[in-house]
Amino acid sequence: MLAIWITAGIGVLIGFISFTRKSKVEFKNRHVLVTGGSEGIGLSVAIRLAKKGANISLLSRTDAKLKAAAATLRANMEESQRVTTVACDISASYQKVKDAIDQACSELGPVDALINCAGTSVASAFENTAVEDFERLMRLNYHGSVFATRAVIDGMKSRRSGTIVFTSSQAGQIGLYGYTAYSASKFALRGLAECLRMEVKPYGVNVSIAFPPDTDTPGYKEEIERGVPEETVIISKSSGLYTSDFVADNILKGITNGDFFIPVGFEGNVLTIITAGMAPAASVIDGIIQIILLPILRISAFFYQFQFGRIVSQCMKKKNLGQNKRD
Ligand SMILES: NC(=O)C1=CN([C@@H]2O[C@H](COP(=O)(O)OP(=O)(O)OC[C@H]3O[C@@H](n4cnc5c(N)ncnc54)[C@H](OP(=O)(O)O)[C@@H]3O)[C@@H](O)[C@H]2O)C=CC1
Ligand SMILES: CCCCCCCCCCCCCCCC(=O)[C@@H](N)CO
Repeated sequence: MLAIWITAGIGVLIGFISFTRKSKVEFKNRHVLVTGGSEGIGLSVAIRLAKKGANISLLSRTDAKLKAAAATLRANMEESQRVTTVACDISASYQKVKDAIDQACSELGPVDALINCAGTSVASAFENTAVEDFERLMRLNYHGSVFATRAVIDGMKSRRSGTIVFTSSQAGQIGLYGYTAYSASKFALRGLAECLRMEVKPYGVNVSIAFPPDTDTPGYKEEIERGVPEETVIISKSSGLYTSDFVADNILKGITNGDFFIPVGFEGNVLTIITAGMAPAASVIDGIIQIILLPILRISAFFYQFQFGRIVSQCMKKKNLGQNKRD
């Protein structure tokens, strides 16, 4: 008798889960436009989409990098698939971005999926960050994504299908030492993504936002070369360094499932639960996991906060000591 009840229970659960599961998004023969697709995370995502049969356009500033990336994509796709590149600074102006996207569309047709990946970072304490950098990062990381999205959204809504992906960061989920300018631009993307999702969901357009941890890319290497505060280095180590391939695998899985949040790695999943707010869960199971884990994770967050505070205090003491020696 018990066995029958258990089997029936499992049956109902599986039925419920498959009922609530969304259908997979297809990229075969679709036009996918990747901003910042010439290297790093953007290129890794583009390669995966090429392997899925998509036609791909890449938008970034440097022609030489675009040409090299296009050759890499061709090596990863069938003869019939197409690649095009348009050189454009996506932070320049809406009109310039729109013209560039229109050019890509004239070759590959309307954009079915837009991957907003172009972005940059600055890691330095607030008082050491040039005020111009606050504007520059907002202009590229936030407005750049607004411009590109604005250029494709009407078409997607009228066709009742499409995918828009924003690339935030774990530093767009929590604020950390050294990221006053960067985090603000990445938090802004989350606000944008949440609002846009609610607006376009009834039109069949999926919105996703990815939160990568430190990822080994040309951009990351440049950040390290420019110099990152010791506090930022130590705190960021808590979530590790990943490859752009790993990050891109997660992004591909997320957009194929039509998930809103795309976390990366263990800490990434934890951060996504703890910062879920009013955002939708990927599935019923996901929602249940969030409800159960939230209180426990909130407690561990206090420990992390305490630990991060200690790191900052210790670094301050070290700096003061150094200063006294020089005096
Ligand atoms: N790497 C990391 O640790 C993390 C990165 N991220 C985010 O992921 C995204 C990709 O990062 P990552 O792969 O490291 O970046 P990279 O610096 O390695 O690559 C950036 C890409 O964006 C393009 N790009 C830069 N500026 C512009 C611009 N003004 N207009 C158009 N294209 C531009 C670059 O080409 P070109 O220079 O020729 O224009 C390049 O194709 C960014 O938004 C970043 O903030 C998030 C979390 C962690
Ligand atoms: C219960 C709570 C668990 C908390 C775990 C905390 C982990 C915090 C680490 C955050 C690392 C941020 C990396 C940003 C990378 C980035 O965007 C730049 N590299 C861009 O260049």
